This record gives sequence, C-alpha cells and structure tokens, in this order.
Amino acid sequence: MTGVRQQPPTALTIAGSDSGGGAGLQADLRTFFAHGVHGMTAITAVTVQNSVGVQGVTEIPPGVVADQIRSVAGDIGVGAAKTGMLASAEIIRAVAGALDEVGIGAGHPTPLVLDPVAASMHGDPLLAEQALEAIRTELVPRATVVTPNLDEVRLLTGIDVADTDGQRDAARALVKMGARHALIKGGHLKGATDCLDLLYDGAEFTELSGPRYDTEHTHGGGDTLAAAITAELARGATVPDAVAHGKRFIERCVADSYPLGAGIGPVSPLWRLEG
Ligand SMILES: Nc1ncnc2c1ncn2[C@@H]1O[C@H](COP(=O)(O)OP(=O)(O)O)[C@@H](O)[C@H]1O
Ligand SMILES: Cc1ncc(COP(=O)(O)OP(=O)(O)O)c(N)n1
Repeated sequence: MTGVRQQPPTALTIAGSDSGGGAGLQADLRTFFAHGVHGMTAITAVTVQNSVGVQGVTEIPPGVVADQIRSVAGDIGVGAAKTGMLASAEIIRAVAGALDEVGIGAGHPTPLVLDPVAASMHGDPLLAEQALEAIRTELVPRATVVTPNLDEVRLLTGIDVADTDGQRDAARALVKMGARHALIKGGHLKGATDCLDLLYDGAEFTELSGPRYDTEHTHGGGDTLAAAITAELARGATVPDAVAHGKRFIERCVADSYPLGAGIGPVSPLWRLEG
C-alpha cells in the first residue's frame, strides 16, 4: 500500500479574512473541506472582526491578489472559483485581469461564482462605494452565477425587492447585465415564513424554497452557500444541481448554527462531517 491518492477536486476563493472565523475565506475553506474539495485562497483583505462587528480593514495590494490567483492556477489548477469580499475597484480590476489570464469565468472553462459582498451583516462596509460599478462591469459579465442578498441586489440594480416578483425582476436585471445565472437569495425578505431563493438562467426561473429557522446566528451564511455551490461545480455538477445542493446544504448549516462571543454566531458546515 503506497498511501498516495489522486489530486482531489480543487476550488479557489478570492476573499477577505474574518479574524472571528465565521465568514470570509475561513467559512469558504471549511465548506470546501466538508465537500472533500481542496481549498485555495487569494486573500484580498484582512479584516479585524469579531461577533459584534468589523473594527478594521487592511487591503492586500492588487498585484499580490492577482499573483495568488496566477500562482495556484498555474501549478495546482482550479476546478471552480468564487469571489467574496473584494474591498476596492483596484482589486476588482486586478482580479478580472487575472481570471481572464488563467481561464476562469463565463466564456472560459472554469466556472466563477460571484458573491457580491458589500457589507457585513452588522452593516460595516466591506466594499468601497465607488467599487460597485466595477462589480457591475468587470465581474457580473464574468459570473457563471451571481448570488446577491437583497441589500446587494438594491446596490447593484436599484431594485427594492419585497416579494418573489421583485426577486424575478432583480434576476432578469442581473442576467441582462451579463451574468449567466442569477440566484436571488431571500433570507432578508421581511415577513416571509419560508426562505425562498430564486434561480434564473435567462429563460427559466427555479424556486428553491425551504424552512426559515428562528435564529439570529447566520454569520457567514451567504459565503457558505456560495462556497457549497462552488465546491459542487468543482466536483463537476451543473449549475442547477450545484445551486439546489447549496440550498439544501445551507439549510442544515443554519439549523446547526451556534452562538459565539457577545454578538452573532456563525452557520456551521460541520454537520456534514459530524453526522
Ligand atoms: N433563518 C434562516 N433559515 C433558513 N435559511 C436561511 C435563513 N436565513 C438565511 N437563510 C438562507 O441562507 C442563505 C443566505 O441567505 P441571505 O441571508 O439571503 O444572504 P446573506 O447571508 O448573503 O445576507 C440563503 O440560501 C437563505 O435562503
Ligand atoms: C471577510 C468577510 N467576508 C464576508 C463577510 C460577510 O459575511 P456576513 O456578514 O455574515 O454576510 P454573509 O456571509 O451572510 O453574506 C464578512 N463579514 N467578512
């Protein structure tokens, strides 16, 4: 017996670090691991963050972000990639250039999941205001699937979503902007008794509905959903199958979330390994 295995599926997260460990690249790596996928990182920013908020942000130089992408793509190979916190327009432009060079994103062989992170759930900014236009022009057209929450939808499209019809309008707007698929998450829909996410591929809508758990501990939920979709794409799933899987996965993660510190605790992808 040699003990030598074949290289597992690989996924790259281009994201910020959350020192509290609940969101950002820490959530992505946990989720990749729970899917048997080798996770790699291109770090965009280091946040000073805990369960009550973000106390500081240090951006990584754009060239260093791009070099991290080139380095792992050139040697290890990337089965699928996702973006999270990108911090600035300069970093977004550097990421877009590097993605093209290494063949990641719509029109290239390797799928890209765009989680257009704009702020933490405490309301602390994670993206410069003037960087929104760069997300629209540089990254939405490269997205195999874009996964905004309702606040991000409002920032990107100007649409104030109040119901499923609004989710449809937002999905149409993002596909028109160039995304191949749009997944409009419904976690922030006021008064809803279920949690409905809506997927649109430019022709058909798919409603992904599930229970709404009564918990405030959903830190990292958007990251974890997008990372689960990315992991499944890296394993060879189609977009509809990867998204359907992601929705079932995040439901269990929310159900298994836990309190942490004095504020908001994280969702947990570890149910998959525990049971
Ligand atoms: N309380 C909840 N119970 C079950 N699922 C939830 C809950 N809150 C959010 N979700 C799910 O978690 C994912 C992330 O949701 P959302 O809160 O809309 O985005 P974000 O975490 O990016 O702000 C979505 O799939 C959503 O349906
Ligand atoms: C470094 C970093 N990246 C992303 C986030 C967003 O996390 P959260 O506030 O929990 O929002 P969702 O992951 O649920 O979209 C963050 N706080 N820090």
